[in-house]
Amino acid sequence: MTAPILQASSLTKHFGGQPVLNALDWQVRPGQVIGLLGRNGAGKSTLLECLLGLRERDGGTVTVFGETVGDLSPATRARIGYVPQASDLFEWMTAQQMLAYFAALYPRWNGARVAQLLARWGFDALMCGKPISKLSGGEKQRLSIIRALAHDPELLVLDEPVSALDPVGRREFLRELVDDVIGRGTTVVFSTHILSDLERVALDVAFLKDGKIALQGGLDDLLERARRLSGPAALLASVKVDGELRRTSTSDGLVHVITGAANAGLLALAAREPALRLEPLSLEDLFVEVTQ
Ligand SMILES: Nc1ncnc2c1ncn2[C@@H]1O[C@H](COP(=O)(O)OP(=O)(O)OP(=O)(O)O)[C@@H](O)[C@H]1O
Repeated sequence: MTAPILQASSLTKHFGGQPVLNALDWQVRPGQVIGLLGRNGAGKSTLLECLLGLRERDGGTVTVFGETVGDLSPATRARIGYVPQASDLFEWMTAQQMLAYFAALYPRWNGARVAQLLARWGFDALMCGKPISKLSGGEKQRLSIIRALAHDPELLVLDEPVSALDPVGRREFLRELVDDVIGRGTTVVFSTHILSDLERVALDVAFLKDGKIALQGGLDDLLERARRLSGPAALLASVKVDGELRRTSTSDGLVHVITGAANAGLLALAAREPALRLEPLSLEDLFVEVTQ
């Protein structure tokens, strides 16, 4: 198996007394396209920042392209593209000046690609000549994405990259991501709350919950195997369900079991017992069930 591009072992982060990442283990392999999901405040931004060495961790190890994060060589840094959740653009510069500044820093800066993206995303001469502070939130987000794609990164980390974009902008960005970035074999990790976007782009999904990756897998595979099993408590109390993620009881005497790994045995049980109901889950259902 190929070596992971990103590897976190026992990654721990607290803010004050509040644990956010709790001995988290995670690996991202070359070519994976992973959507990172979690409730507000689950720690997605913190995780992405710790993985890139942008935030100090309290414990554990992180390696990127085999190097310890925090001590990355310039050559390894040049292989990474990052779009943060909050704009970190040089607001006092114009778009043109900022892109020229970064072009000088990256040996693999792809000027033709930048010109193409600027044109496609509505950055005409007037807009390129405006101070970035005068751009709208969505325009800044587009510029941030262009900057992250400009040096043809091998690893692209995106923290809610489309949150400020209108539906047209989102669609264009996703097309760029699918056709070009992913098509070239780039490894992509992106957090999002827009599940429909994730379904269009991601091949894998990872759910962050209680400071750990609670569930990860191929999107199609997870949806194929995720089920809600419901039935009378008397029947389900003693049933052990493989891949059980959550079990709840309701006041009307029913038990609901969520599994991420429904197998032939479970399907046979549900077929045998008329009192049991086995339902597939949408990605939204799975999100709610896993992250509650
Ligand atoms: N600099 C900080 N100081 C103190 N607490 C922080 C800091 N940054 C984040 N936190 C806290 O850490 C937790 C995780 O925050 P984080 O931004 O990583 O979550 P998130 O999953 O990205 O959330 P969202 O989906 O809302 O963007 C939150 O409870 C947040 O309040």
